[in-house]
Amino acid sequence: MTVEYIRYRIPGDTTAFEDAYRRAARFLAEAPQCADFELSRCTEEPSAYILRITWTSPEDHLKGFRTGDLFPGFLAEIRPYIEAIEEMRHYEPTTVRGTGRATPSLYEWAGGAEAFENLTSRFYEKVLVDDVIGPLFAHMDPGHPRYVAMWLSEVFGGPSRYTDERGGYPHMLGQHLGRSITEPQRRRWVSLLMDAADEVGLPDDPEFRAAFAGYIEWGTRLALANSQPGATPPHQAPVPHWGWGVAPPYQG
Ligand code: HEM
Repeated sequence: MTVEYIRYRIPGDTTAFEDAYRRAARFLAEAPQCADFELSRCTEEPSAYILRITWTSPEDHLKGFRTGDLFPGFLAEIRPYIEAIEEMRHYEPTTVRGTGRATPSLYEWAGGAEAFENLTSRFYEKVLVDDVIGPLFAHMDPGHPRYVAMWLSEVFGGPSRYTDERGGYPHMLGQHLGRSITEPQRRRWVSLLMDAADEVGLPDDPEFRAAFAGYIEWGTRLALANSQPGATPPHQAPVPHWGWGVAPPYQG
């Protein structure tokens, strides 16, 4: 990925400029070389604008988009503003990136460590007496519910306790390898976890539950795949971090 920044200075009325970019945006939106884009206006100096476009690579931008079918339409819209460009360059993203605390994590929204401990404690009570998956867990480590709570807390944005205290992803993976989990067992695992979530009062708003269920669906499918004979999953990886996805927390 490469990020192109185009800085404009538009003296006087900027309405026509923004309208032109509203029309030009459709050509960017259709470009397979374009990951995303955004036009921002300077708060302190309203004649200054920055257009940010993330391209799949500089070559894809310069050789793909610029020589492709979409470029003439795009250029026709923005041509009157070429003279107003003050900078137009590609930048390589560095590893310095992250998110702030403006949006609560799923971990915070759920109620923190205690909420996940209550969840897994109720879940494994149900698991142990279940006819489909009970036998798989008959000899489980007594700390298992707590360890899975630590894993889930870390995945959903809580402290990295599973990584720091329990061996992280490699340990969790090792616990599933060779277990030959079946689809009916996976389904029952999901179903009992969702029942436990209701019983312990995990937030039931659509946004939280959609994100929660999304991870559980993904995680159980990976656990099943990794548990099959001959599976060769990566042995080293970070604990995944799961966010809100397309539906942010409703705080209205
Ligand atoms: C999102 C899905 C899943 C998560 C997050 C998860 C999490 C974990 C974790 C963290 C451990 C290791 C605990 C430790 O540190 O000792 C573990 C072990 C285990 N998991 Fe999973 N798991 C998932 C899905 C499944 C499924 C679908 C099954 C089977 C139906 C399963 C069966 C087991 C078993 C049998 C163990 C070993 C328990 C023991 O004997 O101590 N897991 N799981």
